[in-house]
Amino acid sequence: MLLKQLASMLTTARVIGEPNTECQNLQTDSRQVQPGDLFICLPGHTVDGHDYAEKAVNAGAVALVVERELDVPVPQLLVKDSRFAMAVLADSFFDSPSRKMNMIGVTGTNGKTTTTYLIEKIMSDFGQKTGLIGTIQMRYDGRTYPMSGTTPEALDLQRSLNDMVQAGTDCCVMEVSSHALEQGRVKGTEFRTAVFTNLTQDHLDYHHSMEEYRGAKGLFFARLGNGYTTDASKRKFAVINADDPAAAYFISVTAAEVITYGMEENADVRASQISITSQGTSFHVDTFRGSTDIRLRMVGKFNVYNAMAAIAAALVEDIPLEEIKRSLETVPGVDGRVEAVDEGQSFAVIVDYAHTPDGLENVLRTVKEFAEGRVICVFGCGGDRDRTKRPLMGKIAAKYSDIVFVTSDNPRTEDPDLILKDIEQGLIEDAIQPDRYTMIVDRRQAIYEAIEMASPADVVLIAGKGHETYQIIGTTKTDFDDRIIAKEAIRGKSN
Ligand SMILES: CC(=O)N[C@H]1[C@@H](OP(=O)(O)OP(=O)(O)OC[C@H]2O[C@@H](n3ccc(=O)[nH]c3=O)[C@H](O)[C@@H]2O)O[C@H](CO)[C@@H](O)[C@@H]1O[C@H](C)C(=O)N[C@@H](C)C(=O)N[C@H](CCC(=O)O)C(=O)O
Ligand SMILES: Nc1ncnc2c1ncn2[C@@H]1O[C@H](COP(=O)(O)OP(=O)(O)OP(=O)(O)O)[C@@H](O)[C@H]1O
Ligand SMILES: N[C@H](CCC[C@H](N)C(=O)O)C(=O)O
Ligand SMILES: [Mg+2]
Repeated sequence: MLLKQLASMLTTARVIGEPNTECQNLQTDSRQVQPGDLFICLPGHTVDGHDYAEKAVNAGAVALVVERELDVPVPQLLVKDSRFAMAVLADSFFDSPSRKMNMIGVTGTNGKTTTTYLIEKIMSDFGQKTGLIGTIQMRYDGRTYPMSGTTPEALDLQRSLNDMVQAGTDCCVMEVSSHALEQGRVKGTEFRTAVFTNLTQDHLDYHHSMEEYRGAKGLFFARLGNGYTTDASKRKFAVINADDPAAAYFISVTAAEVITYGMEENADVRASQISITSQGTSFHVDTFRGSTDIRLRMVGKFNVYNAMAAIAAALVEDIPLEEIKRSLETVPGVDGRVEAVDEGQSFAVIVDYAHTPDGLENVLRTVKEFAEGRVICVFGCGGDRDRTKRPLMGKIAAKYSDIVFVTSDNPRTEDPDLILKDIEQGLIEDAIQPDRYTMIVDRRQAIYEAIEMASPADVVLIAGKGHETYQIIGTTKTDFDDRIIAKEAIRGKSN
């Protein structure tokens, strides 16, 4: 594409140099630049992409997108906001791929990955070629790709959406994080349905206050657009958890048709008669398209919420409720979410991804419902992330567990001992007896000790890292999988 064609997408942008420069690809990372690329200089949180312009040019970049004119020997497109420009140019360069698929996005503090998996299953069982983007992976057309975060940067996202379109994908279900909304990573992505799971505390390091955090998520619903159409395939839907206190806010900011789900309110999709065992969860559901009973193979009341969100998102696609039921009942579970580790031992070991106060509380309450013996909880909190959630998670662990092992999650560049101490504040505030908790920085050792002390009928819950197959200490990422370590510990157990 010619630089001038890209420039024409931005009314106030100015080309400095040759407008007929052919740009073969777009790139935001100097380390990835190939000859012929247009390099977009992004002012980041840690470094400024403008400082890498020279490197990009040396690597073969033929033009730059900049917020200030640079002294480089290639044409520049001067813009006011290069993040915004990136979203516009990426959408244009890849010919608006999101408009060629049915886009379903899921936002919320917890349950995004789970809900996207459920929607993906229903849509593909219904015969739609469905793609998925989120924390665990991206997958479409029978292939899977690793992810480094939850929601890709605008340029990577548009490139991936275009690849999905080329592979004949009809529908894309993706997680939309609050970071992504705040940074404009999904600007230009045209969603048909936006799903809200819940809003509880997390990421206050980044969003500073719950209002700001809620505001970031609200952008998703506000950006669904402001128009209505007689073409049913182009209608927009906001699927909202009516039991969450933030529901009214999200409903107030969207112009889309609202579909509510919940247990307590008079919702469009309403679950009742919930029954939870260690094997699964069953419930009755009344919807605007009939009623049925559903037996999930996944454990936990929170999964009834995730299932209701998926039911609502599928019903607006005119998928019959009985087909939705059939799909949901065959989902075995999601990687690292309440995943049982079974080596034939006499006690239960569960690996879960709960890494927020609400997530931990939900999973511990669930475990308590079916635990016949003690609940032994192993968990930690990530470094370089929200510090204020640490004591809250400590309090919750103490409240719902008999024994707590406080350990490292991904300490990143923080001192692991200090992270454990932040968590301990919450434990000691409620005067927990000292023999009910142990602090062990080494996560492997903590898992081994928890499993070593387990008696028949106890439940060992290992929370926080779920599907992760690594641990980040400092800036080094090493292999680490709670499920593998738990298995080794069970096999090595002395009694
Ligand atoms: C705070 C945050 O979101 N940061 C993201 C952001 O980083 P940044 O703006 O600081 O970028 P930077 O590293 O300063 O670099 C600025 C620019 O210089 C470029 N650069 C940099 C170095 C170089 O040698 N050459 C070069 O060109 C970079 O490519 C970039 O374009 O842009 C980077 C590139 O896209 C992301 O990798 C990075 O995610 C960091 C690693 C991160 O940890 N993000 C987390 C907090 C996050 O976004 N999480 C959410 C999930 C949350 C949830 O599940 O609820 C997610 O959606 O993943
Ligand atoms: N609807 C829910 N409400 C509260 N907690 C939930 C819900 N669904 C799942 N959880 C808990 O949160 C953990 C993470 O779930 P999931 O991975 O689906 O959430 P997520 O929103 O994708 O997380 P992330 O922000 O890391 O992408 C689960 O392991 C479970 O303990
Ligand atoms: N998406 C979440 C994942 C947290 C997972 C936990 N294991 C950690 O590393 O803190 C985040 O970026 O905050
Ligand atoms: Mg996720």
